[in-house]
Amino acid sequence: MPPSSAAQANPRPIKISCRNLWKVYGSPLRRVQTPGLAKGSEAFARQLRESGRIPALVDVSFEVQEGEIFVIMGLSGSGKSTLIRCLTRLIDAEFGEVRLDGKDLLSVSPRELIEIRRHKMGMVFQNFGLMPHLTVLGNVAYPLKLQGLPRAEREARARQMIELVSLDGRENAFPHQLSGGQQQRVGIARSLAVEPDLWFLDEPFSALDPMIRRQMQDEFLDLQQRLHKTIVFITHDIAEACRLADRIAILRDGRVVQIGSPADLILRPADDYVADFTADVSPAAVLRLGDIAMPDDAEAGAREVDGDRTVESLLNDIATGATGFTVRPKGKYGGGQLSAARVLRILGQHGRQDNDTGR
Ligand SMILES: Nc1ncnc2c1ncn2[C@@H]1O[C@H](COP(=O)(O)OP(=O)(O)OP(=O)(O)O)[C@@H](O)[C@H]1O
Repeated sequence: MPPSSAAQANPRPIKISCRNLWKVYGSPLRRVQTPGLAKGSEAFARQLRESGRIPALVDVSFEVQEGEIFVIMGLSGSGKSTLIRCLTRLIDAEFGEVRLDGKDLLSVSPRELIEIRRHKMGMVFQNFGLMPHLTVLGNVAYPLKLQGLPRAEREARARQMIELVSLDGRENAFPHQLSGGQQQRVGIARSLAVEPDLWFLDEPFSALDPMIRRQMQDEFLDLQQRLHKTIVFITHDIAEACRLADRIAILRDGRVVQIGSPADLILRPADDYVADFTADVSPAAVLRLGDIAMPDDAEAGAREVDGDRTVESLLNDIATGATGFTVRPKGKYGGGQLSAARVLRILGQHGRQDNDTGR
């Protein structure tokens, strides 16, 4: 029996969802109610391509729970940006539905939509999108100005956000005086200033060099521990996806190939395409003990370890003779028993040939 996580056992309320979403570029299609579309989706996508159109999203459905980090992962051209634009209604899908807190987002008025974007959604982009003529303080306070907050109030809130991303002392700097990582921290502070329920991040760390990128990922996880936002995070980097995600949706040619936790993708890939992706990550660094503990494992030992620890963190103990562990549930990770033999078997099945740590 596969181990199950506590997150699956106790689903939280759905913050945002989409169902049977299609976005088609090219000559316009009439938006119609097509209940049968999903069933014939492959044939319909082919028809669209043959008519010279680009089906950028093909029958996409998923739900994001409150407080979850939901990562959308795919190669260039797979439809990630199109999807985030449809979820925020920057563009409109031809078919399907998007619901925010249960409300049909495709039926709200333009005015209501602006209010939702200003008050409920935060967005961070790869290119930072800062205003060069405004200081750090001015940039972070800007969305609050759009909300109509008085100056003293918006500056006070902006200062709090600047402190949250550890940029206090740089309030009066202009974007060009900051490093890439610092500029992205300003972008993050600005998007958080409106205290969004739903936080969209579109490849936020892709422009940063690998060391800074990893540091920003750590800071992002640290922020999320404190803020508990609902997050839709886009990346083309599977290692980043596995580090950050509660669940990952893998997109290929506009279609969702698999949705699952990093462990699901590594241990139970839906097809060779997903398996090829996850071959690029180190299972020891991604898998947690709760992901692979079993209800019963005869060889497991009495030593207690927490379910949220990485498999990597046990390797020393195994190398020095530990034969097994009792795994305690921790956070969203379940507990159980885990033998050293099982750990080594799983790493043997899913390990890579090279020395890359996959982080
Ligand atoms: N405005 C547009 N008009 C026509 N085709 C488009 C448009 N925008 C995107 N596409 C096409 O839709 C498909 C999905 O593009 P999208 O930008 O969503 O992919 P992506 O996964 O975000 O790629 P990247 O990682 O390179 O940003 C691609 O085939 C792209 O060429």
